[in-house]
Amino acid sequence: MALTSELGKQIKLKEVEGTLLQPATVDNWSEIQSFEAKPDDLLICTYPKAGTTWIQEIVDMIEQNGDVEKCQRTIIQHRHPFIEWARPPQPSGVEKAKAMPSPRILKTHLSTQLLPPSFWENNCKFLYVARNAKDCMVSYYHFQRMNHMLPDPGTWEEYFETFINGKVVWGSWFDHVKGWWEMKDRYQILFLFYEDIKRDPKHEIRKVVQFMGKNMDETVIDKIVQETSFEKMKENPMTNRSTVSKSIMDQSISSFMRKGTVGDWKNHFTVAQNERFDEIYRKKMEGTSINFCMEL
Ligand SMILES: Nc1ncnc2c1ncn2[C@@H]1O[C@H](COP(=O)(O)OS(=O)(=O)O)[C@@H](OP(=O)(O)O)[C@H]1O
Repeated sequence: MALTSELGKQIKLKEVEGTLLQPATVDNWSEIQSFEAKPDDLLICTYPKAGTTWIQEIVDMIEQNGDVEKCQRTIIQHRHPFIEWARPPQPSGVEKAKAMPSPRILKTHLSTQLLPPSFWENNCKFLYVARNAKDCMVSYYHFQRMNHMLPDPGTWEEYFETFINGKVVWGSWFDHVKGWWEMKDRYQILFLFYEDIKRDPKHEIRKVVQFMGKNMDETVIDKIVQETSFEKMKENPMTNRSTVSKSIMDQSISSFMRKGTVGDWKNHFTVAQNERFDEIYRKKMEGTSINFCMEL
């Protein structure tokens, strides 16, 4: 599938089992699939734009016992190896993970079907964050506008179709969320919602602390709540992607830390799109018990 980016560059996505992925990821697929997970790995799993960077910063703050300076050691993209990431000649996500001492904290956007099997075989811990589909769509649309490594999203109307048909990198939101939701009682999965973290960060951060097997003073948890707020992370060069070259992410088009709210979809969806989306959602999510909060 070839699409043209805003720079006029051809972005040729490739597919694995019907899921669109970045070409370098697909070219590296056998290395990714044979990745050897270890029983003490913690894998952060998300659909793109669901709050990956946010949960990464929360997890790192917990791991560093609330020490802000330690969390400033490097940009967030370098702290947790991104399993399926590849951009030769730079070391791949798999290579970075292999070089990391245990216990490792890793990251993926892969669906349950595409995850390297050794994660299941080793009964690793998974931390999944889900965000409601409408806000994910809006966030992904603006991200594709500014990210020159991804196809140009076209108009909002065009992107609406692309997204509901799952023709975006990492595939269908519906399949991703359903897949991980169905796995949650069979494996060690802490399943969190972006909207819950937004509403009551302290409550959700406590769950993560417990899941990671840590003990933490209330004052440290309070500090983590403050340091991982949208406002702080938007100003933090270690989390806001300001170090990424403009030729890759042009933040004059749209910020990486864009709005960080629940319900921005209302500023984008027309009444007709909303009705159509709700109908599609009902069909695609039929039989699942998952429930999303759409506004706070
Ligand atoms: N601290 C905090 N609080 C609330 N919201 C936050 C926070 N950090 C990141 N964000 C918002 O998350 C969106 C980016 O998602 P991801 O980090 O998953 O993006 S990526 O897939 O890794 O590219 C993107 O959402 P939108 O603002 O709706 O576009 C970010 O603004």
